[in-house]
Amino acid sequence: MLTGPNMDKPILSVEHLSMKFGGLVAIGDLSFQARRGEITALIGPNGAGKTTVFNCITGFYKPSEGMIKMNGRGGQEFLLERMPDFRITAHAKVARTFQNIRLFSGMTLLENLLVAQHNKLMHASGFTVLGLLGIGGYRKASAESIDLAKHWLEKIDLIHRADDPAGDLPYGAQRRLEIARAMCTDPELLCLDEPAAGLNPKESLHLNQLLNDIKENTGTSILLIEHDMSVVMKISDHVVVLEYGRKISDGSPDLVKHDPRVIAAYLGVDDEEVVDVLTAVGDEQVIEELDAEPDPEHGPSASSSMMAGPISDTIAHADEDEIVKVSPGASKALEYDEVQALSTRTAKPAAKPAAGKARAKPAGKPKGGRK
Ligand SMILES: Nc1ncnc2c1ncn2[C@@H]1O[C@H](COP(=O)(O)OP(=O)(O)OP(=O)(O)O)[C@@H](O)[C@H]1O
Repeated sequence: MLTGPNMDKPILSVEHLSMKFGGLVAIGDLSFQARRGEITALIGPNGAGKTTVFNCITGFYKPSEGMIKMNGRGGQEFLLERMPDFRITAHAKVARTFQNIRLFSGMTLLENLLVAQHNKLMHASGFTVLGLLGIGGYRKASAESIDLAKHWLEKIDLIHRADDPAGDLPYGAQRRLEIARAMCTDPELLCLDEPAAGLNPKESLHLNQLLNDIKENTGTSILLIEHDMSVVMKISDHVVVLEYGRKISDGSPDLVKHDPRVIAAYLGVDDEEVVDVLTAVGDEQVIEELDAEPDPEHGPSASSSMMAGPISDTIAHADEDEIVKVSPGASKALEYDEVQALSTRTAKPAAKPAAGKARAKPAGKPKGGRK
């Protein structure tokens, strides 16, 4: 059991985060927390803003507004939105993987895992040639790095291929190698962007085992973007759901799974079917569940985005007087709110809103909403 001054605090607090690309609000006033030692999943339909959140956390993007606070094990607080990406990795100890595999395909598996430990090795060398020749602590650090790399190769069942080029591995094995490479940096927070993408059911099962092993045995907390619900619902302790850059649900997998807002947003039903689906779901007590307070253990209770609530269609641009559109009213969660209001006014579900209700979807949103 790891101990330290910040162990009872959330490892990550995202507060009122917004990210705008010109006129597009990719993330709007998003707040949530990830607890230490847990697996937190960030889910939502395509284009919901999940990868943008990761890019803000890991310093690839500077957010337009908001705060991302990481509580280090040693008691330090890092404001990630103010740090350059290389410091986020080296000092705050945040590691990530990407949607697309980014291994050094011509290097061996072992070499890939040693490159990940480059910073540590350079430090041990004292940044001198004498250091690299083995004088001082370099030799010991080098041996330790090889041991750590082998340890992770064993964990991912690829030790027998240590000397093969990474590019020769099957896809699922490359995904595991990426996670092992991230773990070789000894992260406190591991951010995984769709680790199960392209995996078959057996490989997904191995991935679940690997992530549970990391959670149980390393003290590394995990933040996970994933579309594969067999992974999300089985291994996550906490799920945050985004739609059009806004949080629409936040809580345990079970709570989120039954949340009509999530059902509507995630199933990606056609606009004209949304009311029917939500009304049907709402008749079966799910509305009551939704009315219950969100899980207080996760996420700042004062956050305006704790539940989506009324979503305004416009937001003032930080720099100019320009007004930019926030996902022009295409939110299924918002439609749920409207249906709920309707059903409290009438004993029977009211007639379907006029056909004109269906709103324009933002460009790029696939009909059906899912990959
Ligand atoms: N660098 C950028 N410039 C302009 N728009 C961007 C940029 N990065 C992301 N976006 C836009 O922000 C929105 C959110 O994209 P993002 O990739 O974060 O979604 P996502 O939830 O990760 O989607 P997916 O599940 O398909 O990966 C999209 O509309 C996307 O086009």
